[in-house]
Amino acid sequence: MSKVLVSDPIDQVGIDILSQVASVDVKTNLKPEELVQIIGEYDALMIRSGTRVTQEIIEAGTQLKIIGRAGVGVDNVDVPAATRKGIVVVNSPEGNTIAAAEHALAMMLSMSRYIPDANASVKRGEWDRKTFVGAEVYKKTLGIVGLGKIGSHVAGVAKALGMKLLAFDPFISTERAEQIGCQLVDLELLIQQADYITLHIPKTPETTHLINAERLAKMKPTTRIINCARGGIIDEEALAAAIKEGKIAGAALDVYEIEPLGESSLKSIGKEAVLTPHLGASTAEAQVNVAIDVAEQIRDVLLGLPARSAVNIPGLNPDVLQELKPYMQLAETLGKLVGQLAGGRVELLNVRLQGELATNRSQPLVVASLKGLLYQALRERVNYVNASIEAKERGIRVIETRDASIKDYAGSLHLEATGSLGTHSVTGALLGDGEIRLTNLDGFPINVPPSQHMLFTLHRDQPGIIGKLGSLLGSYNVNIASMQVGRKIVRGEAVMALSLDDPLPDGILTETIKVPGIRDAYTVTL
Ligand SMILES: NC(=O)C1=CN([C@@H]2O[C@H](COP(=O)(O)OP(=O)(O)OC[C@H]3O[C@@H](n4cnc5c(N)ncnc54)[C@H](O)[C@@H]3O)[C@@H](O)[C@H]2O)C=CC1
Ligand SMILES: O=C(O)C(=O)COP(=O)(O)O
Repeated sequence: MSKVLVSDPIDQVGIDILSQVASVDVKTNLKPEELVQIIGEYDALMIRSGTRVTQEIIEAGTQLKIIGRAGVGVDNVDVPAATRKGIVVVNSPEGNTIAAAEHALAMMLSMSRYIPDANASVKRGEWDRKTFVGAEVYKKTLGIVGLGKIGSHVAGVAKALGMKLLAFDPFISTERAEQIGCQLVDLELLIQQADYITLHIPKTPETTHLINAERLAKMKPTTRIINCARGGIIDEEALAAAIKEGKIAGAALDVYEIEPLGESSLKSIGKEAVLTPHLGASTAEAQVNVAIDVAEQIRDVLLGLPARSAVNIPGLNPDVLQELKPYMQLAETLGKLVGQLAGGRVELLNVRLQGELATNRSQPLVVASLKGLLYQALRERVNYVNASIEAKERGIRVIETRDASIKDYAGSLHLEATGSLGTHSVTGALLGDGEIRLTNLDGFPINVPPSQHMLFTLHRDQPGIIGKLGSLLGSYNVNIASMQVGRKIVRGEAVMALSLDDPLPDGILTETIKVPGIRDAYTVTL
């Protein structure tokens, strides 16, 4: 039975789902060295933001197939390291959207009315109505940095509060921003004009310290800033200084450069700073959503099914996969075949998606072709997750082309591999019953079902060759299951494709090439 480690608190509903297919251990607050020590036993790891999944942990996770992040941000997971090892990383892209957006809005309003400090003063027994005179958000300008799922929901509610909306998001179109009711502007303008700035972007090298001393200095003294996205997008020291020096009016923060927040100048700011301990996703509803979302994906992957929202398998969503499933096997087979024909080191793989496969949705077929191509070198270590990265690291260039006009079959796939030993190509299609047919080899038309052991020859089309080759194979006790010659002109160059019942013994290729008329021969194991 598979084993799953849950290393952060998740809702019981998630544990129940995992328990359908695996034995589940819940061990929270593990130290990194403790996690490294035990991770080798587990097939899956389920986390929230509390566990840092470093390269060291991934290396130690020799059985790991999937890391499930019960939430959105995967910045605490070394995704490239997981990808290299073929480990799927999944998250819950939408499960906590509303919770995080509502938290940002709650932070904006409670910061504006000093609610946390006013509440604390009443509980201390005071009745101070002068200190806590706040500001209204009505008719103020809200600058939203990152107009994705959370940013868009914040926009909708803020509009209803009567706010004017500016947004900065280089990856969103002006039309989309307008639909949401936001004016798309550049970051510098947003920073100068906004009364409130709320961040809803991922933490990346580009967004680290996006809000720094220089940008804080350009804000209005009345500006208030909200960060419920990720710690480190704001330079915390610069922010604390800007509030203390009156350069801006306040900040409401849910996330920090280092969590839990330790010694920090943020803590010495008075009512102008509202600090929560990373509570954006902490609602009962969101925790149920993310636990179900991620536990189901872990369960599916452990059962050999695809994951719904893998962050490191682009385009491989289950609907598309269902549609392409029969062709994935074709692509993998052709990849294996052309890789072995090319021999040596492949430098370029040209994948042509033909007929009805000539659409963007067919992109996973390129990944499947690469998986087949790399199988020879990597065996079971290559999968859909790491095929592209492994190819890149080996310097294999991939060119993807589409030709909808080729209609010999409903859809067909043409692979051409160029390596140190030359260029070879193979085309394949599916018959009505879903059976694979090799339809072209190095430009010669054929019609052959692939089999585990195959022999291909390039020869001159002349009498006697087939007989001689048959005798040669017979002398090695190799049985021929099917044989076909493909030629363009009579007595010209031709290829022969043989499906064999038995593996070819060593040395037979040298013998094959000695047969008069045969120029070259290749063995392939599929
Ligand atoms: N405090 C909490 O507990 C929670 C925090 N989050 C965090 O909130 C953030 C946003 O999450 P979602 O809206 O779900 O993500 P999303 O992917 O839907 O939206 C992110 C948006 O940021 C934009 N973006 C990326 N780089 C940018 C840049 N350099 N400048 C401006 N815009 C940029 C993208 O185009 C995208 O529209 C994430 O960092 C996530 O980790 C999410 C849930 C809970
Ligand atoms: O989903 C996210 O990105 C979050 O930040 C939520 O974090 P959490 O699962 O509450 O540790």
